[in-house]
Amino acid sequence: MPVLQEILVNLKPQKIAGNQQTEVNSLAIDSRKVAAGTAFIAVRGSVVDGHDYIEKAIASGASVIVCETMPSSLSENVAYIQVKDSHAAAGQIAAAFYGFPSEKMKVVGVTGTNGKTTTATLLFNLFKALGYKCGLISTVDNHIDEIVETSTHTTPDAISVQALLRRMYDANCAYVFMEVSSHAIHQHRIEGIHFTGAMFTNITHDHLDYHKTFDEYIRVKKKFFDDLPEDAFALTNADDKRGMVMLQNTAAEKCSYSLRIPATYKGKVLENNLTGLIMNVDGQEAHFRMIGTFNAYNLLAVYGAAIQLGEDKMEVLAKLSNLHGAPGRFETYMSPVDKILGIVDYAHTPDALLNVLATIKQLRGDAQQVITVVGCGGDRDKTKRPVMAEVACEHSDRVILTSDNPRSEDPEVILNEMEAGLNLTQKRKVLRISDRREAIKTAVSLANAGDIILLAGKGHETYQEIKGIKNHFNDREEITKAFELYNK
Ligand SMILES: CC(=O)N[C@H]1[C@@H](OP(=O)(O)OP(=O)(O)OC[C@H]2O[C@@H](n3ccc(=O)[nH]c3=O)[C@H](O)[C@@H]2O)O[C@H](CO)[C@@H](O)[C@@H]1O[C@H](C)C(=O)N[C@@H](C)C(=O)N[C@H](CCC(=O)O)C(=O)O
Ligand SMILES: Nc1ncnc2c1ncn2[C@@H]1O[C@H](COP(=O)(O)OP(=O)(O)OP(=O)(O)O)[C@@H](O)[C@H]1O
Repeated sequence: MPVLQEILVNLKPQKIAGNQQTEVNSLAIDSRKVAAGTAFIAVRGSVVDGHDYIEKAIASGASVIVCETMPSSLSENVAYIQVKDSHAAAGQIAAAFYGFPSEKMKVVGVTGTNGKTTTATLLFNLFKALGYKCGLISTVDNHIDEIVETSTHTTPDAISVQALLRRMYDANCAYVFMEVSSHAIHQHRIEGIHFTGAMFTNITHDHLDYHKTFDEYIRVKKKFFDDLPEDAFALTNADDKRGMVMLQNTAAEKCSYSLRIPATYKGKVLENNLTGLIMNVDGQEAHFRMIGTFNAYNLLAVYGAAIQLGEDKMEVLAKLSNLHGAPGRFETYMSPVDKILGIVDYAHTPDALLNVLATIKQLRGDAQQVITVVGCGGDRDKTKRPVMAEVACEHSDRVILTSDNPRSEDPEVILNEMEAGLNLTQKRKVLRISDRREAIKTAVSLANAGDIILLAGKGHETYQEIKGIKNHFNDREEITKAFELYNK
């Protein structure tokens, strides 16, 4: 176990009190996770102030306290480190405690409002297909080579992320692909990570509940690029209005991708339909299984990053052509007999639902009707309920309103609130079936050959939470079973 002095190497503390040779057994930013020999880092949060839990941490055995304000009385046998910003200190201390794992692998971070999970997952699957051991840190799950663990955050806190990186290094991973959320940049969760590459997908109005203004949201995203080292690459989407802004102050190698204007990595969509994409990538025609213009961007971003990382162009395109996106993101299932296309997508906000339905609209034939099965989560933002129903009705031929995760709420009350957003014409398109399994079966029974069924909201999830109880449920399994049941 390291001693305190060793984990302070990259830190400039304002004050140190106590023995710097104190052994540190573990790190915690949560007093409830403190055990004997833990260094407790007190951070000021959005709800409470970690400084108020210093005494509790000491009572649980903390031997080191890292804080922004020294307590008025200091305990014997405890070392105190005063820092300017304990969020940032957490990253630096954790990096040192875990032996600077990011410096021993190539870590690529992906930020942007949309496409982070898809891009990071595609990179992970591509590099695995190219023969490397890899790690993935994403909203859906974290992969430590072959070990898969469910995620709690898009980007975990500074201590958890360094612990994960260390496990990836111990598992001999050469590459780590990770999502970098704006919350993580703002809260310094990525402090202490040495990035080999940073990617920007796009930015639209989102997360303003947290960042307050769009300008602040942009500023936070840009900080990720501003802080990159010279030996990294910064790859941006040149077609996004803010794409080039991200590169303005970076010391890293600047590169870009575009489907429209000159860029380091240039793509052109030649064909885009419900069976896949054909693109010209850097002068080479390539076929992909993934669907939709947004995936053309994701594929091009991944291609660019792979070339920056020194991979061979033809090999990258060959491997990419066979890959699917991230679990539950525009996942397609074709019925064997009637060729009904089932699409499972995680879209659980009005914006995301609109995105998916707009893509379907762009790619569908005139004769194909679109049936959307959608619900809204309980115990969460109620204002989106009527809007989700309205978006579904405006862009589908039939809509089945059903349950998502009602959690502690009455499913019928949620459906009432969704339906309240609809006018009479829209209501004529709608069926209400709160049992999601029945709703999916009904959608399949109503579909004619060649139609499209969108199952929105749950994506990769494998459970449904009703009245506080989580039962196994998976849209992907349900659509497949329903196709079989009706022999479609
Ligand atoms: C709004 C937000 O981001 N909150 C994050 C923040 O919590 P917080 O500031 O509210 O913490 P707090 O409850 O005030 O507590 C302050 C400190 O006191 C400590 N404490 C608290 C109680 C106690 O008894 N003892 C104790 O030591 C806490 O551990 C914490 O260190 O710091 C926590 C520790 O890192 C995070 O777990 C927590 O994420 C919450 C759960 C969350 O839901 N975050 C979401 C919004 C988020 O981060 N999302 C992004 C993705 C966004 C997207 O793209 O969709 C993500 O990266 O996951
Ligand atoms: N490059 C893109 N541009 C715009 N929309 C996209 C892009 N990639 C994916 N999408 C849409 O956004 C949805 C979410 O994609 P993805 O999960 O990859 O994004 P994300 O940034 O990780 O978001 P989240 O953290 O909410 O999962 C997809 O199902 C798709 O509808």
